[in-house]
Amino acid sequence: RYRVKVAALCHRALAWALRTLRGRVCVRSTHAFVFSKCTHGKVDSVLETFDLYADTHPSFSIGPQIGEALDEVVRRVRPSRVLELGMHCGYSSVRLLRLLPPAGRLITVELDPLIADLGEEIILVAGFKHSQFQVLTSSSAEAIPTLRSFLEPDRGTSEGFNLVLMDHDPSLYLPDLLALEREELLSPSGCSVLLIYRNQRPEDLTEILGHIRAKPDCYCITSELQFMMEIFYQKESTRVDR
Ligand SMILES: C[S@@+](CC[C@H](N)C(=O)[O-])C[C@H]1O[C@@H](n2cnc3c(N)ncnc32)[C@H](O)[C@@H]1O
Repeated sequence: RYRVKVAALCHRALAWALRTLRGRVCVRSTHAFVFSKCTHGKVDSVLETFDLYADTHPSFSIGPQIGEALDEVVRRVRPSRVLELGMHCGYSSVRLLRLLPPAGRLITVELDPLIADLGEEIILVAGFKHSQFQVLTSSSAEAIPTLRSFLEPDRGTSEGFNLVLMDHDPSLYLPDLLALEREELLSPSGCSVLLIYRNQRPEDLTEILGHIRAKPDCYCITSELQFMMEIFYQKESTRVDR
């Protein structure tokens, strides 16, 4: 057992040294690795290949630890309309899509056009179809006012999103939440909003927490983990005690 522990420690130290030496996140390298090494059409293989890459290279993907916490929320909320802000190379998008019901849809927003193209290709490689997701290449601030028109195709519901994942820029979490409220894009019958922070909780979250606490009639904090906060939005008129 001692040898196994030492070997695991050495592996972690080597992985850390490689990640540090390799320096900055490179989206082309992430994409090329996942594209060439995963089994196309197999979601689990795509996610495992991302994790393998992140073992020895710097990566922006949420990774398996945050990923499992995200899975737990998706399984509990069972959302049919999901918004992701900050797609990057598609890891969290693939993770979300694989747990959506057959009629579920993901809209994912990515600022950088090259990253958006590479991320979209990975989602397709994982086996998802354009009827299940849409990539919007723009800033969150520009995308949010246009989102209603992307939801309208599921006619019959004027409901907004039931799950929003923010993993783009923590300084924009509050302005984007306010914009989503203003545009009535959060489902009045309930929407979980997930805020990702990888290291320490950023200062920027103090403001969003102030906003949430100032509106106890429609917001509550469902869970607060080391790297992710879940807040729940519900319009008072549709509120049922949970
Ligand atoms: C941390 S990465 C997202 C990682 C991704 N969720 C995953 O797990 O694979 C953040 C991404 O957000 C994008 N981004 C930054 N600011 C943005 C904005 N205002 N609107 C849309 N995307 C943004 C960046 O280009 C980057 O690709």
